[in-house]
Amino acid sequence: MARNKFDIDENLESPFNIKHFKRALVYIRKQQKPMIIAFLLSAISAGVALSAPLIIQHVVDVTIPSKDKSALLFWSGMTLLTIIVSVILATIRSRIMTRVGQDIIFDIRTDLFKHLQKLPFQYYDDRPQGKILIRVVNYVNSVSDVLSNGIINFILEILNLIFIAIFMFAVDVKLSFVILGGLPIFAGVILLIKNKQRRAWQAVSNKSSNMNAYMQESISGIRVTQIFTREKRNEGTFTRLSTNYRNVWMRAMYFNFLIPFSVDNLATIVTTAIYFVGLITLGPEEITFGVILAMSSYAARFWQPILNLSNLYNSFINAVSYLERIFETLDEPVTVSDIPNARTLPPIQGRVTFDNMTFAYDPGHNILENLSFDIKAGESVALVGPTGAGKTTVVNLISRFYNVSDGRILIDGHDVAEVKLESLRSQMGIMLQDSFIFSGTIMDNIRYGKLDATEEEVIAAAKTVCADEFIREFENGYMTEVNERGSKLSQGQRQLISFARTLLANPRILILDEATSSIDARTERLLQKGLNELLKGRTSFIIAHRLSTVKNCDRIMYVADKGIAESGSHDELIAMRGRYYRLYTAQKMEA
Ligand SMILES: Nc1ncnc2c1ncn2[C@@H]1O[C@H](COP(=O)(O)OP(=O)(O)OP(=O)(O)O)[C@@H](O)[C@H]1O
Repeated sequence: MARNKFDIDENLESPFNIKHFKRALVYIRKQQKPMIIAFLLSAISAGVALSAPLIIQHVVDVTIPSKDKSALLFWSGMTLLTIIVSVILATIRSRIMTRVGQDIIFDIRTDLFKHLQKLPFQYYDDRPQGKILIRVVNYVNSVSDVLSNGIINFILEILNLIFIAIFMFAVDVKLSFVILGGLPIFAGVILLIKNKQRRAWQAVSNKSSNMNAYMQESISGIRVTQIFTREKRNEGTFTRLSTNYRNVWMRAMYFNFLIPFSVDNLATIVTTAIYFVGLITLGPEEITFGVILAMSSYAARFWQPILNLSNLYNSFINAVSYLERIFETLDEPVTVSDIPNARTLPPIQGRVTFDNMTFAYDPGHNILENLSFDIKAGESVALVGPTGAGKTTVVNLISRFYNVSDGRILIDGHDVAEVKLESLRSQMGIMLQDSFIFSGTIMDNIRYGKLDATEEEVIAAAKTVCADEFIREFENGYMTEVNERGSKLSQGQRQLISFARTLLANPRILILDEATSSIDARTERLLQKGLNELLKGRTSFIIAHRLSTVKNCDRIMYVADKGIAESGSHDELIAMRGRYYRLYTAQKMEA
């Protein structure tokens, strides 16, 4: 699929519309109280600050001509007081808003994380991890300021504008219209660049996402890179992605600069126009020098909020391109979820039935077709066959990691599509090919699926899979810290730890996908003994390429040609002299 690549831009599946912003309001609404307080503080602070030009006008026109020193001192003190009050209020407001901003992104990030936890395997199959990560981390951070301070500032600036307009019209109507004259030109500039600017910011989010995806992929694959000495070539790829990002960023910033640049110039033109109009009409009755001074101060003050609004507009356009991605992720359908009124799967015996089941990862390309088999509770089944035949797919479907395209999969007669996922998966012990190790202690890792397991239970599980011995050899034994992916451990050690983790849950159905492929022959033999004991009474599906490890299974199914090509016990399949026989004898000769 196209998006499953670092250098392919993600198309937006749902283009931005105002509904997205309304959804953002859901998060903002939760912060209503502190936001209203912050808003009131700002309004008072702005109102106080606005009285300064009036004081100036009074001082120039009345106090200075009357040479009243004590009045002059009083008004100077008042001006200082307005500054102090504004600063105090602004400081309290900024503290409140920092908190609000963080609370908003906390909520969005939590929702994203919760949703990502529920998204099915298919979602992760289809896109690079870097593109997912950047949404949760960078994009969410980028929208925090707009959704908190941005909203308040927007309202405040509008109010500020109204206040200034009222003050300004109270002082002089004619000059006020001169100040307002620049507005239509400004609106024209915005209209002209609006769409281009939005597209430019979408390109920025795309290119940063691509760069992030490649960075993530490169870090994960660093060992292979160094083995194949691909460093130079990878640098080239990264430089290309980084250059693309820089270029689109420059273009987006060009539009961003354009707006404040227009505002700045318009403000200068308007101020000059005030002097010009004032000069023509200046007269003792018409306009006093104090009025001109106050009006030019208002002109600067009037255009300042417009400049601020234009900066807010820039941030808004920028944030919209991130919000689109965030909500797109939140809207990603959880295609594998409980159906309405799903039943809880009762404690199972372990019978597994595939009833004419067909499955495709991508519609139209069936991996398995009309598959039917019935496994009795307690039976051990081996799935063998060529690479890519569909063995892992079969076991992934039992736990409903994907939805079947047609037919049914039943456990003890219950359709897996109709029972609660948690009740289904919690009764399975699944060990995937990727023995993922989480950061934490070995004890934490074994206990991962059963948090209430006692230390004794953890140790017993480790003993069963012959992991106890090597774990105790570490200085801190079970409390040894391992890092993410378990890079301090050997591949075989990782497998044994994840094996113990699977067993700890004491599942009725056990699925082992290449569980012992990296374990040495001696440990495997020991493990096999423990395992045979453990498998008794449980249904188990074991995928293995080394046939010697599965020949004792009750049933061996040879997966090929979109189905089960051969099925029977080892002896039966050998007697058939078919594909299993050929594979087995070939492996025996190699050994
Ligand atoms: N997430 C996926 N999206 C699309 N196709 C997939 C996906 N996973 C597997 N396939 C395809 O489905 C087929 C069966 O894959 P599967 O992993 O089940 O094979 P397997 O028999 O377990 O192989 P192996 O022995 O190599 O583990 C393969 O052709 C593979 O390319």
